[in-house]
Amino acid sequence: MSSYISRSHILVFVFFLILGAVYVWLPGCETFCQRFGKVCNDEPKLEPKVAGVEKTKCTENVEWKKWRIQDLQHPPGLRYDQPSTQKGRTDVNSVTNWNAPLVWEGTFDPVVIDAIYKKMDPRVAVVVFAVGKYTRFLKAFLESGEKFFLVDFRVTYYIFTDNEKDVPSVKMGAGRRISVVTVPSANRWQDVVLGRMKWATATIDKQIRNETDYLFMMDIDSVFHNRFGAESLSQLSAVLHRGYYKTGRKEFPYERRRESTAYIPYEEGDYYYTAAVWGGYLEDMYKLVKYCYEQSQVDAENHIEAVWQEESHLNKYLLYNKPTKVLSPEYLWSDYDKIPSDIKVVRISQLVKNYAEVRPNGGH
Ligand SMILES: CC(=O)N[C@H]1[C@@H](OP(=O)(O)OP(=O)(O)OC[C@H]2O[C@@H](n3ccc(=O)[nH]c3=O)[C@H](O)[C@@H]2O)O[C@H](CO)[C@H](O)[C@@H]1O
Ligand SMILES: [Mn+2]
Repeated sequence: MSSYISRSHILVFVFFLILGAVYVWLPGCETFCQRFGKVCNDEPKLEPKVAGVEKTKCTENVEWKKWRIQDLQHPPGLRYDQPSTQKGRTDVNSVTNWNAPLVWEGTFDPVVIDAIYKKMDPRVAVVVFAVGKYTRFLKAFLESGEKFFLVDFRVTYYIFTDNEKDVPSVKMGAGRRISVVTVPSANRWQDVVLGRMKWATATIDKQIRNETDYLFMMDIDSVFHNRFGAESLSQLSAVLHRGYYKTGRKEFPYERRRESTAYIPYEEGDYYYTAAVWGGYLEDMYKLVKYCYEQSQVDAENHIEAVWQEESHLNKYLLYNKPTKVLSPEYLWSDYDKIPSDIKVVRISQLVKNYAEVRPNGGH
């Protein structure tokens, strides 16, 4: 009798043990940790040197408990103009054909949108690279960012550089900081722009995942001139390239060689997006950044480089995985170009630069 009871006890115990193990481990480390209010750091395959940061395995992340990323709430008593069903921008289209907002000045109320997103109080990461001579662009980018980029939000600028000592000290607003990540120098500018995908993937795995809710990838050779606010936030937000927002799809500078994984046929295409500003939820951005890295690796094995490097892979992804917000070229204009009447506000603009002088291997 006693041996019968103990055997069945053992069997029941083993059964629950296996059930428990399957429940915990099958959905993967991330699901497990999130279920218990933690986030996890998978072992990164690539190892950038992260300045002054200790490697953490599994850390408490109370932020996930505090707010839900998709909430659209604002506090009662907020005063703002009544939204109209009749009036709005008529000179431009402000919705895509998959019903996502196309954001222009005049299509949102900053008071309302700030109140909604402030309630969530998200952490925002900005990943920028300043390799070689590009460190010269850091000061103006950071100083103008402090005036115009998601003011009053929690922002960390992750500066990837091969030259830490040229990172300027810029006064940061409350809740805002700089984190420097050391990456190797490169001999070709193409390797820097594509390398961004590799080092960003590794550093999200190693560090950034624990520290942010939204992530933006940006070029450093730019200056903010006006509000770039919470209206830019969504699951995946992409910016229309200023050079192609009025052209036919056949003119988009997509990759047209079938041998590249970024190939898009002439009959397909929605918009041409810039790779100089893109953002979204951390995990959605991680997926996309990693996709660009992996696709460029496949291309490299086949001895081909996409015509506009990661921008070509980004455009391929966004054609078949639609962004949840499309931002007008207000969100990246260029000092090279005149400002047309439909661009009411230039929020950030690329600087005129001497390509031959600033790039390690010169020219375009
Ligand atoms: C407006 C626009 O569409 N920009 C894209 C265009 O940029 P650009 O022609 O503006 O390229 P770029 O010279 O600004 O390079 C892109 C970025 O890479 C970094 N960098 C580059 C070279 C270097 O030696 N050191 C360094 O740090 C830096 O952050 C720079 O802003 O084409 C590139 C690929 O060809 C990228 O797709 C850019 O996003
Ligand atoms: Mn640039």
